[in-house]
Amino acid sequence: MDRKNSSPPENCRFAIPKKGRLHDKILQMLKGSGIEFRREPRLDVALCVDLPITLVFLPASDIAKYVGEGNIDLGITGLDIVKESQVEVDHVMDLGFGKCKLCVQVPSDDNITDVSTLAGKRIVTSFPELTKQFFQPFDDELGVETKVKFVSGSVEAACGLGLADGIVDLVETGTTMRAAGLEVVADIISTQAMLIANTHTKHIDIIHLIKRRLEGYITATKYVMLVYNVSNELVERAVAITPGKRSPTITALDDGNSKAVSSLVLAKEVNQKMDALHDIGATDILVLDISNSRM
Ligand SMILES: Nc1ncnc2c1ncn2[C@@H]1O[C@H](COP(=O)(O)OP(=O)(O)OP(=O)(O)O)[C@@H](O)[C@H]1O
Ligand SMILES: O=P(O)(O)OC[C@H]1O[C@H](OP(=O)(O)OP(=O)(O)O)[C@H](O)[C@@H]1O
Repeated sequence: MDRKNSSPPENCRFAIPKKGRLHDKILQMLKGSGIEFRREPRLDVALCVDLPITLVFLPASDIAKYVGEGNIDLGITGLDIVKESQVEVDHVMDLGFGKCKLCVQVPSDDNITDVSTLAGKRIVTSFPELTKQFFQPFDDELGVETKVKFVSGSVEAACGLGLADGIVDLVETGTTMRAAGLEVVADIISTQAMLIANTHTKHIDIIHLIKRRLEGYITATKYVMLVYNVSNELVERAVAITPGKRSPTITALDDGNSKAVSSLVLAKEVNQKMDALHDIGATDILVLDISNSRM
């Protein structure tokens, strides 16, 4: 019988959040990095095309544990989950998205400014380990025991429902927190999505290949190529505006009086760079998107 979700045993197993905040961004990143796969409807295992990788779609909160215990070689999840899972994994690379903070939050009406006043009280969270670790020093000092209760979602509702005196939850824009009438009284950790690997994996080569591909994609999305012409006497000033990642490429034009310059520029700075080049007299300024890279 053809088992559609069977994975060749020699494949590197790579876990991806099956839904939630990180899911779409990761799929976009895999596509941009040329890590293509075929996923049958409703199956959580997919084989990659042209690469010995089996993708496994799992809840984000389970991925660090699977990677730490070696059932999975490689995974993408948040640093918050890695810390909460209390497993040892290799931090292969930060991915630059999924950025937020894990914070202690209290009802704004309670006017609490000192987080130690919550020690011994009731805290509801999806991060019980990190919460206990945070309150332990206060508990030890004050001789109390903070009562930490786990819920898997809708943490922000706990205070309003009378179940908690405070919560520990993620905050990015603060919209969820403010809508629930809460405010931050202390930060616990800053987090972002990261690529993690099992410390004893035998798939080091494929992990390095995935890392290079993701780095290439991330760089490509951060930078654009700025191309322009400038007269010989202005080249030095122009290059000071666009020094490039390493250095710009400068080619002589046939007219003998000017140069063509190509330089990598951070996408978020490109308009300011174009204005500055225009102001010194550069012409034919073009911005080219980069779809992928190896640096
Ligand atoms: N508002 C946010 N901004 C940025 N990153 C976030 C945000 N919320 C969560 N994350 C990151 O995404 C990870 C998964 O959170 P998410 O809320 O998507 O979990 P989930 O419970 O698996 O999904 P769902 O909420 O759909 O059930 C978090 O551990 C964190 O690293
Ligand atoms: O500060 P904000 O920008 O409002 O983001 C914070 C919210 O985002 C996450 O939940 P998510 O919306 O992913 O849903 P969940 O509560 O079901 O996990 C997190 O648990 C917070 O509730």
